Amino acid sequence: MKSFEVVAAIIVCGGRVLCMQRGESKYEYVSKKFEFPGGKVEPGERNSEALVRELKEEMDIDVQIAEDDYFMTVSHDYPDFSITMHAFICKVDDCSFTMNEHSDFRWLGKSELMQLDWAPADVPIVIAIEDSEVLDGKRL
Ligand SMILES: Nc1nc2c([nH]c(=O)n2[C@H]2C[C@H](O)[C@@H](COP(=O)(O)OP(=O)(O)OP(=O)(O)O)O2)c(=O)[nH]1
Repeated sequence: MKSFEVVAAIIVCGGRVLCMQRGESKYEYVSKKFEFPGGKVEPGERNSEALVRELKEEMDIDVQIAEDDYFMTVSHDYPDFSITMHAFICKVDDCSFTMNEHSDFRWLGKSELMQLDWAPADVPIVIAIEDSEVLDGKRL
């Protein structure tokens, strides 16, 4: 089975998290599901570099991601492929972006995240965000 390394950003702005909705996909288990923006790591890229590239491509934002912003890794087997997904926290002051590749988005507080229909691989990340203090703090 094919296996991909994927990076994803938990973008936090004003104490809320950016949840992006995928468009239709040939795989029904990820089609129209909510996810964190990001994508596949290309050969030779560091995870943080891949995420900076993906956020520029998908959302037209320039962010700084350090290996220190690492949050957690989830491995998930889908019926046709498997992914190992590394999630990073990305706190931004400017909440604006362009939606280049997704079909919709939501900014949600941590207690609201589970209301969405997430890609199955993301559920452990959403649970960890709910339990973490990453959204707390007075500035962001
Ligand atoms: N980006 C992202 N992908 C996720 C998440 N959860 C999840 O299961 N996935 C899956 C969906 C995709 O099959 C895979 C990532 O591929 P992608 O389609 O976003 O990556 P990419 O932009 O590099 O895609 P491509 O060039 O191959 O089309 O991981 C998530 O939170 N973010």
